[in-house]
Formats: sequence, structure tokens, C-alpha cells
Amino acid sequence: MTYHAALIDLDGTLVNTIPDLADATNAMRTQMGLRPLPQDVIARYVGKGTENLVKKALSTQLNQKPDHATIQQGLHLFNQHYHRVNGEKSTVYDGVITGLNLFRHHQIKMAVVTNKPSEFTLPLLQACGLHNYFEHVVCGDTCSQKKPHPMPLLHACNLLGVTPENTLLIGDSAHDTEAANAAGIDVLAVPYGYNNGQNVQNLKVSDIVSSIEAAACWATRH
Ligand SMILES: O=C(O)COP(=O)(O)O
Ligand SMILES: [Mg+2]
Repeated sequence: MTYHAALIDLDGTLVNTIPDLADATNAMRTQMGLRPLPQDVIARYVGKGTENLVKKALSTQLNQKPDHATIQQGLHLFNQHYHRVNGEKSTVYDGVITGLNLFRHHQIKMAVVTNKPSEFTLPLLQACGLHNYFEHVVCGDTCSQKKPHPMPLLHACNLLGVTPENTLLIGDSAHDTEAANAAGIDVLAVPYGYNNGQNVQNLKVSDIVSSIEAAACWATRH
């Protein structure tokens, strides 16, 4: 297969965002009278967008499911805190820069497809120095549906002017692989991300690769 484009997930694939997401989540919890959660617990809630993270983080240790008003209050506080810390402690994973340069060298177009809202995605890509690699950035609020729905992936293909058959997605979780499989896009998983705390071995993928650099080598071999 000749790949013309690579769609790449953000949290858990390009950037380890857990330290900042955990700081914002725990600042929200503390203000709401709840005790902080460990980072590995918070990591399990990342990948399905901010609202899902806030809902899950508020369900832990509350005696009941949070009601609408509590979720709205949590979202408001989380957003404030995440705007304050976004990018501060987040780190680009090993192999990302080399991999993005390899894709670029082989004229494979790149887009980010993330469930993170755009108000946080664009500043984070800038803070990490990654923004210039991508022709397009599709965020959690760009389309009416998020991953695992195929819509954001198909939207990215349209923006890049490529077909799903000639596109490769690289992600860390079932949300990515389900979206790619539904869109008819080949998918590679990296094992170092979050995936709801589950092993990536059980995901339906073309391969598991150790890094974005390994993904770029894989793409140019196939
Ligand atoms: O859940 C999020 O906010 C973003 O997650 P993603 O970048 O892995 O899609
Ligand atoms: Mg991810």
C-alpha cells in the first residue's frame, strides 16, 4: 500500500499530557471537596474528550453519579485550570520528531486527529513545537461526532485530499482503532499511551509499533 497521509492521535501518541491533565483534574476535585486521584487512574479516563474525563473523575468517590449541574461546575473549573497548566509538564514522546521528519521526507501529508477540544489542542501543539508539521488539525469539537466515530478521520482525509485507502492512522487506544476500522483506514497502535488502562495487544490493528519513528518506517516499507 502506498500511503499518502498519516493521521496521528495527540494524547498518549504524540505527547504525554497526563501530568497537566492530572493537575487540572485534581485542582477541580480539590475545589469540589474531593481528594486528588493518582495519575494512573486519571490516565484511564483520557481519550474520549474533556467532558468524559470530568464525568469519570467526578464519579470516583462520589456516592452517586454526578448530576448535570455538578458536571457543568466540574467542566468550568477543569477548563480554567487546564488553560493555566496546559503544556507546562507535557512531554513529546521519544521518536516523534524523527518520525514526523521521516513522514515529511517521504511526502506523506500529516494531520492530527484528537478528541481534545480545539481551545486546548492548538496551544499545546504550539507549546510542544509540533504545530508546523501538520497541514490540518481535527479536534474533538471540529465535527459533530468524536472518535470512535469515523467522522473526524474522514473529515481529515477530505481536508488533506486523500482517500481512506491510502491513509494510515496511528493511535494509542481503542477509540482510534475503532474509528479507523469503521473508516476503512489502516491503523497502527503505539503501546506507551493510555488505552483506558488496557493492553494494546487486543486491538484490531495492522501492527503495533514502538514509536512514531517506527510507524514512519513501517509506512514507507508497506
Ligand atoms: O480525550 C482527550 O481529550 C484527547 O484524547 P486523544 O488525543 O487521545 O484523542
Ligand atoms: Mg490518545
